[in-house]
Amino acid sequence: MEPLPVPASVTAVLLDIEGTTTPITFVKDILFPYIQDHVEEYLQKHWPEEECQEDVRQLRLQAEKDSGVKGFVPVPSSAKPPAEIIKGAVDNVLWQMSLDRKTTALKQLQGHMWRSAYATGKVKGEVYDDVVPALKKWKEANLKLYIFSSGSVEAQKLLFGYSIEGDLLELLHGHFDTSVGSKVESASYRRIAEQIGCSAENILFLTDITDEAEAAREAGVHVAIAVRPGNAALTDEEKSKYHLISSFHQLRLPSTP
Ligand SMILES: CSCCC(=O)C(=O)COP(=O)(O)O
Ligand SMILES: [Mg+2]
Repeated sequence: MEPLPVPASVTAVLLDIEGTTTPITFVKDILFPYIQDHVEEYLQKHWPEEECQEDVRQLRLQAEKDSGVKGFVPVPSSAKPPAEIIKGAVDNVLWQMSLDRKTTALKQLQGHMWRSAYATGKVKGEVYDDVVPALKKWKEANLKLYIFSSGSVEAQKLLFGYSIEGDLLELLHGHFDTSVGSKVESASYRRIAEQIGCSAENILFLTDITDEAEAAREAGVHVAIAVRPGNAALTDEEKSKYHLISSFHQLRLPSTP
């Protein structure tokens, strides 16, 4: 693929994770099965803790909003015995994950669960080979680097803090998750620009998902689509509509020869 000039107005790069910095297989084959295999044990072990209670409260609130969704699984009321609530919460998590839902409630719980997987070295965050050299180069060129993922901010920090390339958090200026809004709504990108303290046109967003790119573009953000092995195929129309990159090395900073 061709080199892609970064517009001179860009001062911040906003990065998606799954399919952009990180193989989809890492999320689907390592992170998600960890949740499916451990969620029941986790809820039983952490049940008395306030954080766990809050996670279950949020799952229950989300389940109430989902009551019209086909196949939805309720989370029993807090008046029910813990074993019954835990069973409902586990079933709800597995149901949401079967649909790859990106609800804040699910993502918060997942982030809390991955803590021990990363801290004990069972899991290390994967990043593509080109990611770290490119982030270092962009940072040296005074670009500010941010993450915007459906994964919770805590999950993002774990992935980059315990990565196969070591602790990468120093390269990043900040993190955004769905508490700023959905990745497919343009208002989220306007809020991000506001929180960074810049205009939308100062941001370049890299993602593998065209609906996310479209939302960002509508907000006035520059976008490019990451084409990585295993990502969903793009239609011919999408290929012609967006800038495509298969490696971060293709991005050319204004002063780079
Ligand atoms: C950041 S941790 C795991 C990723 C995750 O849970 C997820 O849903 C990925 O979403 P993304 O928005 O980064 O594609
Ligand atoms: Mg993605």
